[in-house]
Amino acid sequence: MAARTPPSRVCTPFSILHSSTTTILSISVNFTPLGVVSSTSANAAKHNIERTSRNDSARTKTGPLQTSTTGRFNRSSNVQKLNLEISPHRAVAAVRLMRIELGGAFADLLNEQGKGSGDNEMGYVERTLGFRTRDLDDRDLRLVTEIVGGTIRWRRYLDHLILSLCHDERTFGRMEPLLLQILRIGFYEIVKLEMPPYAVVDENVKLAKVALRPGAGNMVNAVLRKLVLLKESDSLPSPKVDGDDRQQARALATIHSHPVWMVRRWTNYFGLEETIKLMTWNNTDPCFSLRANTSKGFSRADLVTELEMLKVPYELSQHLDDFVRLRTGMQVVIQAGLLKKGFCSVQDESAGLVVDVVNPKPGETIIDCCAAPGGKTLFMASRLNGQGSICAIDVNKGRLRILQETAMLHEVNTIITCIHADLRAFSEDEHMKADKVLLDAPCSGLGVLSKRADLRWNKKLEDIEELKKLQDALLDSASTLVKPGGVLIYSTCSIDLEENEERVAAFLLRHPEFTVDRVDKYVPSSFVTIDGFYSSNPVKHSIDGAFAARLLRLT
Ligand SMILES: C[S@@+](CC[C@H](N)C(=O)[O-])C[C@H]1O[C@@H](n2cnc3c(N)ncnc32)[C@H](O)[C@@H]1O
Repeated sequence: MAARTPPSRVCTPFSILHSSTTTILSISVNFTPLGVVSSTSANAAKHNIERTSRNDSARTKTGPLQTSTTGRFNRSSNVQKLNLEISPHRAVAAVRLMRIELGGAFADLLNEQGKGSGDNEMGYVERTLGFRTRDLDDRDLRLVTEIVGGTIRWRRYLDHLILSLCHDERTFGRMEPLLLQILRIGFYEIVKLEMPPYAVVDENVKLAKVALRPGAGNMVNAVLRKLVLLKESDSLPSPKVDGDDRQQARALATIHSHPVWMVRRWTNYFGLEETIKLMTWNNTDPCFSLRANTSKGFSRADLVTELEMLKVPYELSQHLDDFVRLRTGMQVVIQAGLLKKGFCSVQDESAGLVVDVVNPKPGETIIDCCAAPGGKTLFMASRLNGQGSICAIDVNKGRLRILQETAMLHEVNTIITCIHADLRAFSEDEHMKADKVLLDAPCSGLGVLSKRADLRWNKKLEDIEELKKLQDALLDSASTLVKPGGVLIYSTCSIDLEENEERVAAFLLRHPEFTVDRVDKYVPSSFVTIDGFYSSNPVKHSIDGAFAARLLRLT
């Protein structure tokens, strides 16, 4: 590759270690005693705050916690007490749910920061609720992760139940944000976790009384007790799936807790049965896969030895030599420091298979057009075995810094050059040509909803139209960087035909100099579509959904 001076090379160190394409980014929200300021997911936060604020203005403002019309919560005094009666995981979960819904923080299902994050979480509780509880132990941390993930996933269904048990819609609509979160936690614990119901009632009543006021505790008590009676008599309210398509979709969306537009889109594409299976997958606890970092001399056999020492159950990946799959025990792996030491990365097999589609070979030049935070870049680099080069481009400087830090940790930094740029401008200015160009495009993420608990609520149908335009523009730009005889690989972590097959078809119409190179040689046949593309599907393969096409440049 003949490179000119790139727009901006990232070299500042970054403090957070990240090592995965499937990582759910850690929460990075700044809390001050005066409220919540999100530094992530600005649009989602704006959307959530605006939506919430319409209800907030009418909500009661008593007790230690107050919510302003902007959706921020303010402390009226600076009391800092230790309360040993409140269960720590519930207080932390309630505050984290508020931060996710009102502040636009991400749901971190991995809790990659491990043990140390408990102190931060308690700090948030103290600043938000005005008291601390006892410190979180490992079990509490696991419960927080489980309750937060589950409560977010099941939000639509839980709200349906809560609404059914409230006096009327106004009571529900006017509920304070913290009270609503406490109820959702209690409902989730009783209905989905099947925890001992009366203990759940007592604990959540205590939390509501201390964090809000006695009346809030009474309300939680009344509603949760009604729920327990309905559950015990097997008569939880459930919407009927009947009427026209739209009414059926609404009922299914409530029962399986997804947005209505997703249910309608999927039933059109995949049929009813597949859609229900897909929603069921999205609502189950995610499996995580680990990739042994061979570039650091750490093999899968070494990883297996470590897992056995840690007593973490695993399965060897059937598709990828360096991967193992974990159903449980991810927190143990994180706390043992295997990720921080760079021995392995969290990477879903669906993403690993995209790298198989690229098929990087030592000596090749590769441009990774949308590279950050670098899951695929690092795996490709390990395949190059120290020979060849990867130019990693991304428009997001923070994520690119994570890539650069992790590349150093994984000892593949010598063959990776990070370039901070918008691909569209970069391809106009640069005359670089590579053997292989990977465009892992920004997409809806509809294939990874089991791992991204909050994503389903943050995406709108209109987003897909915008994404399609961006994907087309990025494909056009990426295509200019491919040598004649070279390959352009287009990939997404979406299962949406319009983001996948349709984008490729539209590209080929605009670019007759490219043709489809079938992926049969690179991935097992069960992943190859009739058109010769790679497609993983959660229902069929029990891994995340992803897509990739190889496009050969003829001239
Ligand atoms: C799906 S993520 C890439 C994940 C990455 N390939 C990995 O495996 O870790 C898409 C990336 O595209 C980047 N992106 C979005 N628009 C871009 C643009 N116009 N130019 C360059 N990068 C862009 C985003 O910042 C984001 O990091």
